[in-house]
Amino acid sequence: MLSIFFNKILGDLFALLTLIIFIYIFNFYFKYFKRPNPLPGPFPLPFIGALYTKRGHLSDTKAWMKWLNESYGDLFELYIANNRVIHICKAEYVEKFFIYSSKDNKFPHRFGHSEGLKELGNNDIGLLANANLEGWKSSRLFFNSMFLPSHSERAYDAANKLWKEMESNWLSNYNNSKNVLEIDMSDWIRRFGASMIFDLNLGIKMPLMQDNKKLFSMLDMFMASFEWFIVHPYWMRHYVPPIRAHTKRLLKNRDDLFAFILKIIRERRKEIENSLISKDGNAEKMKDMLSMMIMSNTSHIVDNLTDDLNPELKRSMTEREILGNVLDSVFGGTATATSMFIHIVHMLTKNPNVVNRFRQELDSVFGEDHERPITAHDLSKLKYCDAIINEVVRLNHVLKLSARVSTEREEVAGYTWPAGSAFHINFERIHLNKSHWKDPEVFNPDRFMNNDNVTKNSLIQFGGGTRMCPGRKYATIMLKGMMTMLYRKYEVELVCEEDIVYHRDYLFAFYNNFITKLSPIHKQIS
Ligand code: HEM
Repeated sequence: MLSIFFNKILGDLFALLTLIIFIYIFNFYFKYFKRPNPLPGPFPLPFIGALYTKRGHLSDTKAWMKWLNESYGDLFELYIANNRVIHICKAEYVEKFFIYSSKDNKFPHRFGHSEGLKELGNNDIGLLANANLEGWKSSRLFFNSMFLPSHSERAYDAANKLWKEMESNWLSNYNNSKNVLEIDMSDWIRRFGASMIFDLNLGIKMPLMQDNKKLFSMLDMFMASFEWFIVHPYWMRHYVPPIRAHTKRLLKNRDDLFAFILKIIRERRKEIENSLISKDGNAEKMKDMLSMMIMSNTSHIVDNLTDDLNPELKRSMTEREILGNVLDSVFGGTATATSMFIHIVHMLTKNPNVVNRFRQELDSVFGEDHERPITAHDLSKLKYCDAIINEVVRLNHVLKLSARVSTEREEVAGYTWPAGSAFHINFERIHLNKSHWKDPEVFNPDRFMNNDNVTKNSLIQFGGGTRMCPGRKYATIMLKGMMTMLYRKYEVELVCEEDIVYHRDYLFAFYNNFITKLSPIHKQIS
């Protein structure tokens, strides 16, 4: 009797589940066949979209993108799980996304309101994923005012000091008899980048020897969380067993990372308040972004202390807003610049002629002096260095694309798109597009020595429009500074190409275990 009852319940549940799946699939294809502006692109399946086409290119997202671009053209649609995105692979189609006035730009969102990012906790704070446009705007003004060229002096100073500190750490392992230093460049440069951003943005001197593995792993995991929370719908994240377990791990990591940042914010707030009570004048000296944000939150001191601040920013920022901005400056600032640098070193190890020419340029600026601190004036003379960076960005940008979502009807690439349409500006495919570049696969920095031939928006290093990278000035100082300080003094060789670990996902590419051999060019190091 009982078993008949259970069988009936099971049967009913099965029927209900089948009905739900049927409705889901029907709804999916109903929307698919009614979508505006059908474009070429792989036919999507419910739940996974067109991700099945990655099958043949599982570990090679670059090859997958190439295949999609060659099969479906410079404007194609791709379903990532159930979400339709339009891939833009041609410079001429980019214009509308890169409008700099907030009033005229109809693509102010990067991901828009996303249930997944809301759960991840960064859909309404900071810059990167903030869909609250009012909040984003005031955070953005803050970033812009802190990254003005007038703040660059501090960046040069930090870069020079940190490089010296890093070198002296290297030298403690220097093998004088062999005249060679062997280091994991990916690890050191990441420490260097993180220390620089912590110093400039948070006013924290982070010793290079400090073990930051936990912090780096939290940041890497948080980055991976973006894709996870956007791609997997709520029910999948929380009810499908192996997916649920990973979601839990990512949420725990988010909590740990947020707690780490909140501790920094609260300690600084205490420091500022104590300094104001004791009137020791230390608060006046705190010009880093974190202190400025906290001071903006402490309204009675704003007027006295924050001369550098745009008057529009003199309003209280909540602790969550500060958390979002700290997160994005650390997150946006460390992995990008340091990974980009390793991409550059990698390319240069394969192109000794380019290195020789770069060295001639360095000699023309620094002569015999391979130690003196770098200045803005020095770096402004390094045109070939700029050309190398551009060419590496073109062939191997650390960020593969940038997302945009529209808020109004707008025309793009000859089609009118309704509000809420999602686009991915595919940097990688634009950078390799034959209609913009002669021999696009060939590494040739010379193509940038005469910029007249470069099609507008065919090289996108820092994005564009209202969402353009606010840290580009710091990034350029970091990249050119690190290149100069390394190559004016050392020969750089790879120890073993096969040992390098290259990670590449839909959005981002970086290296680990990038072991290099450095030997001084001019004389033995003492
Ligand atoms: C070589 C180094 C860097 C590269 C290649 C890079 C590249 C980019 C790109 C392509 C974007 C997207 C722009 C768009 O969608 O139009 C972006 C956004 C952003 N970057 Fe950078 N970046 C670098 C360094 C930095 C640094 C040093 C910081 C901060 C200190 C930073 C903070 C950010 C933030 C917060 C955003 C989001 C802006 C928004 O949505 O309003 N980046 N970056």
